[in-house]
Amino acid sequence: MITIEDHLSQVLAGARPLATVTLPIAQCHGLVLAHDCAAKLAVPPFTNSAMDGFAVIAADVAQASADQPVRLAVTADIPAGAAPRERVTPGTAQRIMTGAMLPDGADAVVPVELTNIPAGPHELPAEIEVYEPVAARRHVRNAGDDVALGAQIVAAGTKLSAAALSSLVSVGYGELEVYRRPRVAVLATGEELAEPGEVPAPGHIPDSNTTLVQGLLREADCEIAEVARTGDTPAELLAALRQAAAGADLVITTGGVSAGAYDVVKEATSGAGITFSKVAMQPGKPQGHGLIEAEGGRSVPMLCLPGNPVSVFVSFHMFARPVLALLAGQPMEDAVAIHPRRMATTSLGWKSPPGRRQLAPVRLSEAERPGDLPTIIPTHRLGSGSHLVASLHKANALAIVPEETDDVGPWDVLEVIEL
Ligand SMILES: Nc1nc2c(c(=O)[nH]1)N[C@H]1C(S)=C(S)[C@@H](COP(=O)(O)OP(=O)(O)OC[C@H]3O[C@@H](n4cnc5c(N)ncnc54)[C@H](O)[C@@H]3O)O[C@H]1N2
Ligand code: MOO
Repeated sequence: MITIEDHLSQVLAGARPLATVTLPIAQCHGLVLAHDCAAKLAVPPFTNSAMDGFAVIAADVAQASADQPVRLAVTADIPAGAAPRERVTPGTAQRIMTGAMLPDGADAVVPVELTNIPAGPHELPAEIEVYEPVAARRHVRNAGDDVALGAQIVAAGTKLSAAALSSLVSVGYGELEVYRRPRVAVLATGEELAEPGEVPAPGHIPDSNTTLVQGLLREADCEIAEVARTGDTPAELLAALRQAAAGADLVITTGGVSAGAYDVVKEATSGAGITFSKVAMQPGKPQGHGLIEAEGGRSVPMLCLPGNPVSVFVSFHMFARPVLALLAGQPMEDAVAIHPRRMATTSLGWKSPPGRRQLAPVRLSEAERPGDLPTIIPTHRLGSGSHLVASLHKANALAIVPEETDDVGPWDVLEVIEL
């Protein structure tokens, strides 16, 4: 048996970032930025008001009170989007809306609520009464407060979140060079597989793996190139794999990789570029990986995951996610640490197979007392059994039980991988 780390490094050795493309920024969510982005605009781009009210000279209203309001003549109106045309001079104010450019001469904004003018739509008043002083720069948002022109905003290799994209729009970007979204083909093998919703014939079970893998791929911001179920002969399966690979950047198979008399994936691909190993993990022991020759001659990375659904889930997170991150343009150090890890305390005990590192699907619940570790609750009383698919949806983490531990006790402290 080989370690999880050895298998992962072999799997990653065959993966290269995909080509880059330039896309409108609205299409870049979940993609990885190909170049550093510096601010082409400052944020805010100009000094503006943080409140609906009146742009004033703070010194003019320093003595203002409800009993002795300060009267100012209103000389202009500045809605958002307008450029002010005149200066604010002593004894005057200009009506200003939130986000509108502060006129020269003004150094503060009096919110409308601190004047005799009711809030809401009104004719421009000729004069206002101000009831409270405002300090200089109060309710003023200065140009460049957030970032200055030329500041580095988002680094190459960053996976673009909604917030990262909005930051980039705010500093002047309308399109970005990003790595192409990985396209993945999914093939499930097994004569026993029934379509979702179909009443299974005796000995058949619903094919939950293709739905699982498609969903996990979507969660990883990938495109689904093709999904197929096949219970064919090795020759037919190999042809189907080569065809699927032609439209994909990665092929993922489930099932048919173990020691059975009908383990068709192993049989079909062992001599066709795919290596099969026993990895010292549970679930997910039998694994295959390599480059498959697609129709047309291209070599396409392939991962052959075991058929048991919990093994698929765990193997996807441990191996497919890092490969997809690399294909999608993320740096190696981010790809191998794609899921955050932390320590947590078990709430009850369970068994683990000796000699294999167990990755048990668990639910983490946050500690009630600040500073305490979160609590680990197994998603099923049978622990990490690789067939326990119906309780898999409760898992938000994988608890790591070391190879040398065969008995996890209550109150043990384990490292967990957050999903
Ligand atoms: N003699 C041995 N037998 C097994 C070994 C071994 O070392 N020696 N390893 C076991 C381990 S560990 C695993 S994991 C499985 C892996 O088996 P395969 O990858 O060959 O998968 P299958 O035999 O095709 O299926 C296993 C299991 O999963 C169910 N399955 C398959 N596909 C789907 C699907 N699309 N949706 C839902 N469920 C699926 C299938 O019905 C089987 O129950 O091998 C052990 N055996
Ligand atoms: O390793 Mo298998 O995945 O235990 O079920």
